[in-house]
Amino acid sequence: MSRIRVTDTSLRDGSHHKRHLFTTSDVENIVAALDGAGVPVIEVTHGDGLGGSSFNYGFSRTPEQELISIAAKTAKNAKIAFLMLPGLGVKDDIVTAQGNGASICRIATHCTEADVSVQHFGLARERGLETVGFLMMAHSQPPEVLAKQARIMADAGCQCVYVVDSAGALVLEQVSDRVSALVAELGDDAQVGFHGHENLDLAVANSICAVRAGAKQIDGSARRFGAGAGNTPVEAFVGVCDKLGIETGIDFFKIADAAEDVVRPVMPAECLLDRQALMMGYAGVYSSFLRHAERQAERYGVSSAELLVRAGARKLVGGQEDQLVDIALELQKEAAVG
Ligand SMILES: CC[C@H](O)CC(=O)C(=O)O
Ligand SMILES: [Mn+2]
Repeated sequence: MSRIRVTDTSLRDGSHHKRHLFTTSDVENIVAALDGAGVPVIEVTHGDGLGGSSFNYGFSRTPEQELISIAAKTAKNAKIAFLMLPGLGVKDDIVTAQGNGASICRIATHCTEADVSVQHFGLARERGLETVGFLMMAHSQPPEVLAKQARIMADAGCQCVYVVDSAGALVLEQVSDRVSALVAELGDDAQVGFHGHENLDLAVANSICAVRAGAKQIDGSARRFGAGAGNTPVEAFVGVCDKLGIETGIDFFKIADAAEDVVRPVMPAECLLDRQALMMGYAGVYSSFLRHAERQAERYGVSSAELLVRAGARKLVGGQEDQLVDIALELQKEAAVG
């Protein structure tokens, strides 16, 4: 089996858990440690991607372009990636991120909306950036639908399309089936990747299923530092890959030290598989809704677990965080009626 490439997303997906409060020294320390362990790609952006810093999603403590610039200056070998959701960020943001030293452009769309990424992939390739596409909330669509959406991204210039388990809702074969469908559709036109969340405690196992189904790129976060119950823990994933003879190029002992000694102190708390996170995996809710749901539950005096289950029933997609207020009001009204 050829080497797979791991992208660490602590400094992007972890931004949700940290409520977008990264400082320049957090980024400097984490990038140096991950780079030293041999992590080949490090993603740095506001949790919701370029342009995400806002009233709706939460303001960044430090402008993300400044964080990208620090990351690029710190990394000796790792490439720096950024994420963008079309509509939140705009094409100029891509150009600025490249100017600040990022070399991989990752464009994320809901998994039925790949067509909104076409112009961004075009621009990124024109400018010599490497490209990655994110089909988010991939549990919500069957393999054949995802494969067609992946084709749209690949035709637009995307070099690796990810099955993104935003809700941590996919279970083993459901990952293999989706990855296999994309591999069959894309052939040599583009690679396939997998981005997991821990909400059903399956992110490492799911990532191995993805590799066995032909995925060449895998996302994770040291110490699970990500939204919901967190992402695939890179250190555990690397250890499992070592045991299975899957080459990652990452030093297991160095990444274990980086996760414990450098990443953990930056985290506000461990990413927990508590009742709320579990509800997200079970009900299929976007992991980054967790902190928003907690805030609205507290504000309106309702149960955040119940709020999340209803968000799943409504099939909310990324960007619809404001509907959590609507659901909280609905729960409050029901409680008042008795
Ligand atoms: C808001 C973007 C989102 O956090 C991307 C991602 O990591 C996912 O969908 O899991
Ligand atoms: Mn994620």
